[in-house]
Amino acid sequence: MGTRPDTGGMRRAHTVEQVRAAEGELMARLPEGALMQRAAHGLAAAVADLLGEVYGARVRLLVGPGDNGGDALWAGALLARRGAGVEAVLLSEKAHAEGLAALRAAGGRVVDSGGARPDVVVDGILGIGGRPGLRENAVAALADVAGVPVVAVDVPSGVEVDTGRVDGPHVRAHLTVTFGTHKLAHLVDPAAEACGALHLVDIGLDLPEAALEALQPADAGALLPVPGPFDHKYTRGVVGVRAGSEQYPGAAVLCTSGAGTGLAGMVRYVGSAADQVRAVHPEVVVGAGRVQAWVVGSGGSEGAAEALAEAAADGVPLVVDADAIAHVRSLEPDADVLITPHAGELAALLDVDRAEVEADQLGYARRAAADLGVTVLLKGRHTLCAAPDGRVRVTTTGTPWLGTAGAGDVLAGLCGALRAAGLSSYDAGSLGSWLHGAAAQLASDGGPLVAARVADAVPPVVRGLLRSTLS
Ligand SMILES: NC(=O)C1=CN([C@@H]2O[C@H](COP(=O)(O)OP(=O)(O)OC[C@H]3O[C@@H](n4cnc5c(N)ncnc54)[C@H](OP(=O)(O)O)[C@@H]3O)[C@@H](O)[C@H]2O)[C@@H](O)CC1
Ligand SMILES: [K+]
Repeated sequence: MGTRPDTGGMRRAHTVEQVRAAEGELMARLPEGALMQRAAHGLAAAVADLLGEVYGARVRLLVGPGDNGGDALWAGALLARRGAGVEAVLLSEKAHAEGLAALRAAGGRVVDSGGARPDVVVDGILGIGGRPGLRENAVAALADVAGVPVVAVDVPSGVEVDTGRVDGPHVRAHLTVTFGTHKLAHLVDPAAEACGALHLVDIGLDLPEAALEALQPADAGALLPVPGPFDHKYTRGVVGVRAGSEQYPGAAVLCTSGAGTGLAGMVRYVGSAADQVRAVHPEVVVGAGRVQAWVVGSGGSEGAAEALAEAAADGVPLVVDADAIAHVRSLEPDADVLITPHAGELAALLDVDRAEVEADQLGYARRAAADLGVTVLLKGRHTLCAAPDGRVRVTTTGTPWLGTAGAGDVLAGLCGALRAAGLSSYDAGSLGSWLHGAAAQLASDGGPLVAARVADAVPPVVRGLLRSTLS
């Protein structure tokens, strides 16, 4: 019990319905109000950590009508007892009665919005019972404290909890303190970006299979393909790359860089950029031949359709990138396919606006995977990997510096190598994206980077994972 940091095992997110069911079961076995007390203690501890010094600190609670406001009020009472000056702004006609009484008994006050600038704001406006958007008085109360760090209770108020959509005004938090498990909005953009840092308070829920999961280092390490003593290049898997064009030979070089980070036994290249590829990667074998997976499309221009058809003729798993994505419907329905679109490419494939896909990343990734019968790696700040059977993983490694030309070519090659090494499309896409993000963080070290350096950083990331897995 108590709080625990967001490290260790797989990070899991559950739907509101799953959380409510688990909470209901647990509440039936506990004294009334016990779960809220657990939540409030975890919340107060996280606010205290953020403040550093609680005594004398000014805390502003923004309180909505439900139990989310109740958490804020009870945590406010705990902070007031430790000497903080706690003020509550009540934004609805009703507020959690016991929480309000506890705050008053601890010396906290109810105030109108405005007044002196607090040191921290606690957003207890809406939690998992909230509908998207905020009422005008909530927007005004937030405007009064613009620039003050906000700790969101459970979720930043106003976001859509089960989808990660933000369709109206919402809180932008410095820190979100959540209870029992993560909700989808904590991991799926654009809502995830509004959460700031995440802190999970364990309240003892017994939860079913997650609706969404995020690999952590131990999970990534466990998925890595590691050669055994009798493996050789063919048993480790050969990845074929059909990428690049007269116009974009560099994409072929970068895609083979991603494929050739050592996770598969051999890389084969077919295409117009063979000389450039060989010059940079002398170990790459040029020419058609047997492979365990093909990567097709990076920088492929108008030749991408033909390259896809040739690769598909081998009947091996395919990683379909960039210009080839538009032709994925031409493949046999039972083909084993991972597509790696960004929002614009997925929008074009589904004939919708890019902005629609960006607003509902989880919805479109899931729908595309189910409708097309392929695994979809929808690239973004938090890349999503959606399988046709409904499973979804989200990648939380990465850095904004990764938004650089050619990074997608490296990623496609990396996923292809993992696919050739025997991982499923779902594991190859989610692990490939995780490694790509972690490699970018290592290569960037807080500064700019180019795509080739991301590929260079994959082996040290893998080495680090293996060392920590073995130790
Ligand atoms: N369950 C548990 O065991 C535990 C739960 N915990 C905590 O409880 C939270 C969930 O509490 P909750 O269910 O009371 O819902 P919550 O989000 O506070 O508000 C719902 C109210 O808001 C209203 N409303 C909705 N949308 C609105 C809008 N846009 N603008 C304005 N109003 C709006 C809505 O009105 P109505 O739908 O009736 O019109 C209703 O009155 C959860 O997130 C966690 O913090 C923890 O203590 C751990 C144990
Ligand atoms: K909230």
